[in-house]
Amino acid sequence: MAEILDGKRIAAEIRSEVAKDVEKLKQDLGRDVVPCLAAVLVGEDPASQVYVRNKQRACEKAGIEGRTHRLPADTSQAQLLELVDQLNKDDTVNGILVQLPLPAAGNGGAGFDERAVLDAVDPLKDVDAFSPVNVGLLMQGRPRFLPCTPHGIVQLLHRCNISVAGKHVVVVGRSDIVGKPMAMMLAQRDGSCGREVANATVTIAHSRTANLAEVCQSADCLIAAVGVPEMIKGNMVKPGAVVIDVGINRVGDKLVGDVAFAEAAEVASAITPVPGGVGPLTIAMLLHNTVLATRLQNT
Ligand SMILES: NC(=O)C1=CN([C@@H]2O[C@H](COP(=O)(O)OP(=O)(O)OC[C@H]3O[C@@H](n4cnc5c(N)ncnc54)[C@H](OP(=O)(O)O)[C@@H]3O)[C@@H](O)[C@H]2O)C=CC1
Ligand SMILES: Nc1nc(=O)c2c([nH]1)NC[C@@H]1CN(c3ccc(C(=O)N[C@@H](CCC(=O)O)C(=O)O)cc3)C=[N+]21
Repeated sequence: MAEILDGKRIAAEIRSEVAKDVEKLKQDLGRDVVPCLAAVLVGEDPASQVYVRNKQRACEKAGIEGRTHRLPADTSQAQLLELVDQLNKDDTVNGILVQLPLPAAGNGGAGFDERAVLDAVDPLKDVDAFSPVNVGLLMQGRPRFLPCTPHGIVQLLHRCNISVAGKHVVVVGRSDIVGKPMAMMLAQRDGSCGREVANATVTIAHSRTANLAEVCQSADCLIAAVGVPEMIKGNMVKPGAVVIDVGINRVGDKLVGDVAFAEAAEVASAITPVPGGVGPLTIAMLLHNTVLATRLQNT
């Protein structure tokens, strides 16, 4: 039976470090700054709603002001860009996060040009690390902000003493938010993308990968960021592998991951649960980035 990697506990540890960072920032600046994070939620994506709710609570506990701008699904591209512009100009806002996915066309709205919205966010307030300059800096191994979910996973591996150096990591999923940056970060030469977690041999798998099961079976560390409930079965996991489940899927009134947990836990050496795994770490790293952004904007 696999060790359950307790993301919730590690996230609490990081959040208390972030709360101390806020105090340190106040001392360094010699005034009473309160870092402020503005989240923009358009429509009603279920994973985003979970995120917004938990994020708000975590902000309060860490001494960060959390604001949420909720817009209806039929908001126009121009209205959304106008709000982003307003937040860019607002000196009291340090971090901006536009929740993805934006609603698709058809739900009463005309759909969005997601890239254009993300490009509009001031790179110094881009706590998701989605803007081209932040993605570029990450690619070059000199990151400004690290993307929250992959950074959370790096912290989890580090704090659980799991090394991926020289190991085969398979990342299933190639999104800009999780899969792509995750793969890059673990393949780095040194620990520039967060602690000593680096030097992995990385494979990126996706919906066009032939023999997905076989590819997964070759992974010493399998990271699933797919968005399909429980699609990674026990027989796709190599005995003794470390399994990281990023998926947040609402099935009925339950949250389930992308990994069939019970089956996978039979074969893996360690596995993250859903809930209580990667999700809480994403939030902890978001708070970390918000404090970092506040520091960057004030020095
Ligand atoms: N825990 C957390 O903090 C976070 C959780 N999430 C969750 O993680 C999941 C993934 O999110 P995100 O990366 O944004 O998702 P996307 O939908 O942007 O990307 C999904 C990826 O999975 C691939 N994929 C889809 N179906 C299959 C399949 N049957 N076999 C192999 N690959 C497949 C897609 O391939 P292709 O490119 O070919 O289409 C794509 O690359 C979601 O459940 C989301 O809610 C997301 C962010 C943070
Ligand atoms: N721009 C952007 N950045 C994101 O990082 C982003 C996003 N958009 N859109 C949605 C996804 C999803 N996501 C989650 C983060 C934490 C939990 C989380 O707190 N999960 C708890 C849930 C506990 C519960 O409430 O039951 C857990 O897994 O234990 C969930 C989902 C971030 N995302």
